[in-house]
Amino acid sequence: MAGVAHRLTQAPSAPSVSANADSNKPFCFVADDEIPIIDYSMLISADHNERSKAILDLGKACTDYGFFTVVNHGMPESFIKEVLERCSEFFDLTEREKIECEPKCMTDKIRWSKGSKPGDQREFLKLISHPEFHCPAKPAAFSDILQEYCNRSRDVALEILRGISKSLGLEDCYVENAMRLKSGFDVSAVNSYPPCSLSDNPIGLPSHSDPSLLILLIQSVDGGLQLQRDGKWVRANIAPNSIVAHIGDHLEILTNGKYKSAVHRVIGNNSVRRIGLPIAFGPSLDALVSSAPELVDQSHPSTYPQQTYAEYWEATQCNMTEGRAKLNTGSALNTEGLFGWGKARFSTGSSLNMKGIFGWGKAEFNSGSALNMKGIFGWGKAKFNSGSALNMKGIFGWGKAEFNTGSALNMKGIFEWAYHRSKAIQGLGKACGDYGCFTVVNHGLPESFIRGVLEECSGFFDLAETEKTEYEPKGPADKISEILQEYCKRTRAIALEIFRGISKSLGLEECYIENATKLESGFDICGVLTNGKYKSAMHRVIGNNKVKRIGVPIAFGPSLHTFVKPAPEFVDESHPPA
Ligand SMILES: O=C(O)CCC(=O)C(=O)O
Ligand SMILES: [Fe+2]
Repeated sequence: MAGVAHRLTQAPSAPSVSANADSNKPFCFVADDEIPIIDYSMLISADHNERSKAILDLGKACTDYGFFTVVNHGMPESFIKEVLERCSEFFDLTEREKIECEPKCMTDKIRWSKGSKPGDQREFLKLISHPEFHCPAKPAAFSDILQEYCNRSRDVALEILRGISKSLGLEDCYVENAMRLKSGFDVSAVNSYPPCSLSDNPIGLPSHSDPSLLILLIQSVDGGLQLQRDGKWVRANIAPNSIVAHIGDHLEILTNGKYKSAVHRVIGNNSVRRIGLPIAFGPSLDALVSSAPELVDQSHPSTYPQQTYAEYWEATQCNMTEGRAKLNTGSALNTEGLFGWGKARFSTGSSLNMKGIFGWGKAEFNSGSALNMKGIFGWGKAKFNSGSALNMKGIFGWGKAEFNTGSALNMKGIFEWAYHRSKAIQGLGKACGDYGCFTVVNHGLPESFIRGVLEECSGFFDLAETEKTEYEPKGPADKISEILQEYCKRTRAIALEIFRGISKSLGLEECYIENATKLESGFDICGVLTNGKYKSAMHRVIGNNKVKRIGVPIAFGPSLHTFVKPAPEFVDESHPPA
């Protein structure tokens, strides 16, 4: 037994990386990395040395991976197999029988549904399994065995959380007591993935992290589940009779980010139905979740919200709590969706040029020129001097601004508060720090509206030259069409939210940028204001030889009367104002 857990102490070999089916997306690599193994029998061993060793391994798995497999958990293989078979039989019921389990009101504790979001190919049953166990009465043998499994895996989860408490240098029962796990709110999901044609769409469940503290998962066929580590997907190929464990959002909050919530997804398989049975073990609904004071200090301030678990469910509108909102899934709020993989978001390989496009007049762009003010305020044909040497990025080659090269900001996260907001802000800070650009999704502007704006803009260029000259700089602003005005107004609101997020990501007051720059009109604030911490993004546009392309960038700048200088908070001896 000792041998298995011992493997954890050996650094896993460098993952072998291969492009997979969705190699066109960021984080597209799937690594055959080794998943840490925790030997449960050692974790509960009466032998002090064995237990200490297991706790060390557990801490390392949580720090380095956020997930691990659990072996020797005491549940016989035949029992687990039977649980999964009974689960599978539920999906063999007639449609009419299953419809009885469809949620009829907000408070239903049993919810059968089919995935409705893009990429969610599941048919699933969600149950509140603790403090009270809920389950459909059919098929006959289903409820009893599932309850037995929930009880036994709850014992395993509690022991793991005790080990996790110890691994953090806290009392054995720290998590248990702080999160009031006696009345912990557990949600079990019975997921059925149909066989799928991999060439069509291999995603069975898009990437997401789960709420709760800890998730334990068993599955009927190996393969399918992938967990993310260091920007790579790791296939959860696990030995029979082992349980996959991963960290949930609320353990990340409790540990002040020391242990990170695991992002994961499911890839379909093309031969058989796969049953996945994750149980998400959560705090009690009335437990106040915040970072443990023991894990917060000056160099590790907490950036996480403080709220009760019930408030969390309310804020995220995932139901299953008393009388609130709709059940989303016990999971599937795409928080890390902020960072580039996952569904939707990117329009095609377009690129945008903010510096060149603002106005009439001949804006000639010299290579590498910084700000050509004439170009900015005048209209005209922005002549690009040969793709030449704009800046250092040119040296490394331009990354085509297919918007999936950078990262994506999920505005939903920004508009939310608490956990998802703080995650979104962290993501925004990372996007600004690492890329200087990002795409914004879920901004609330309907696609049809944006199309209307672009059509309107496109129509402008079809006007006769004489008509267009009316719009030269002296031209009145009220010539701007209504739809464009509306667009400007609405994107301004989005931009302000983003500035608020950026201020927060820099550890400043939410309204810092807004106040310091009297946000009205102008250009290029971030690069200056943050003293180069966030860099202004160099960009350019490459023509295409088929159709006219309309780009509508809006540059939200400081008031013209503002003196823009690096925020004093970012200036010190080693960072003098640039
Ligand atoms: O079915 C699986 O393997 C995982 C499902 C999952 O991640 C979820 O339901 O949150
Ligand atoms: Fe999940």
